[in-house]
Amino acid sequence: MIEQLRESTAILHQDLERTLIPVIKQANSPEAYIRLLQLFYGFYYPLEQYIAAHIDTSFPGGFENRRKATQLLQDINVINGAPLDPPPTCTHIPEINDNAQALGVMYVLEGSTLGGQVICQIIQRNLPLPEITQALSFFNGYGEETRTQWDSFVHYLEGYHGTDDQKKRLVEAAADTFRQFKVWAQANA
Ligand SMILES: C=CC1=C(C)/C(=C/C2=NC(=C\c3[nH]c(/C=C4\NC(=O)C(C)=C4C=C)c(C)c3CCC(=O)O)/C(CCC(=O)O)=C2C)NC1=O
Repeated sequence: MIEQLRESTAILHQDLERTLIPVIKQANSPEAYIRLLQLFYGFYYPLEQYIAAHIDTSFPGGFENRRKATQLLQDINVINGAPLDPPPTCTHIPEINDNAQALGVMYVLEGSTLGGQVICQIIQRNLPLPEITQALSFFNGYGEETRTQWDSFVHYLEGYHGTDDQKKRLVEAAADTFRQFKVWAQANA
C-alpha cells in the first residue's frame, strides 16, 4: 500500500512542495507567518473533521491525538498576542466518505510532519522573535516522536487489507489531497 501511494503521488507531492516552500521562506514577519498558519488551518481543519467522522474506531491510538488544527490556532494566537477568530476554511476538499478515503488523506497530513524540522529551522531563521519557539507547535509535529508516529502509521497502512476498490479510493483520496492543497495554497498564499 505505501509503495503504491508513494508512486502514485510522487509528482503531485513535488508539485505541492514547490508551491509551499516559497511561502514558507517568505514567512519573515508576524503577519506573513500568521497567514501561513491560516493557510494550513483552512485546509487541515475541514479534513480533520471528515477524517474523525469516517476513520475506523479500531485505528490504533485513535485519531484524536493526530489532529493538528488546534496547534495551528495556538500558534496563531501566540504570534498575534491575543486570540484571533478561526480562519476561513477550504470547501473544495477531497471526498472523505469512508475509512479508505480517510486513510488516504491521513497519509498526506501525517507525511507532512516529516518536513517539520526543516520548516522550523527556516522559520526560526527568518522570524527571530522571542516567542517564536512557542509558536512552532504545528511545524514541530510530534517532536521527538515524529519518526515513531510516522512508522506506526506506515505499519498500519502495510497491514491494511481492503478490496481493490477500497485501495483505489485510498490512493485517489491521497492524490486529491495533494492536488487540492495546491489549489488552496495558490489561491490563499
Ligand atoms: C510544507 C512543506 C513541506 C516540506 C518541505 C516537507 C518535506 C518533507 N516531506 C517528507 C515526506 C512526506 N511529506 C509528505 C506530505 C507533504 N509534503 C509536502 O511538501 C507537503 C506540503 C505535504 C502535505 C501537506 C508525505 C506524505 C511524506 C511521506 C512520503 C513517504 O515516505 O511516503 C520528507 C521526507 C522525510 C524523510 O523521509 O526522512 C520531507 C523532507 N514536508 C512538508 O509538509
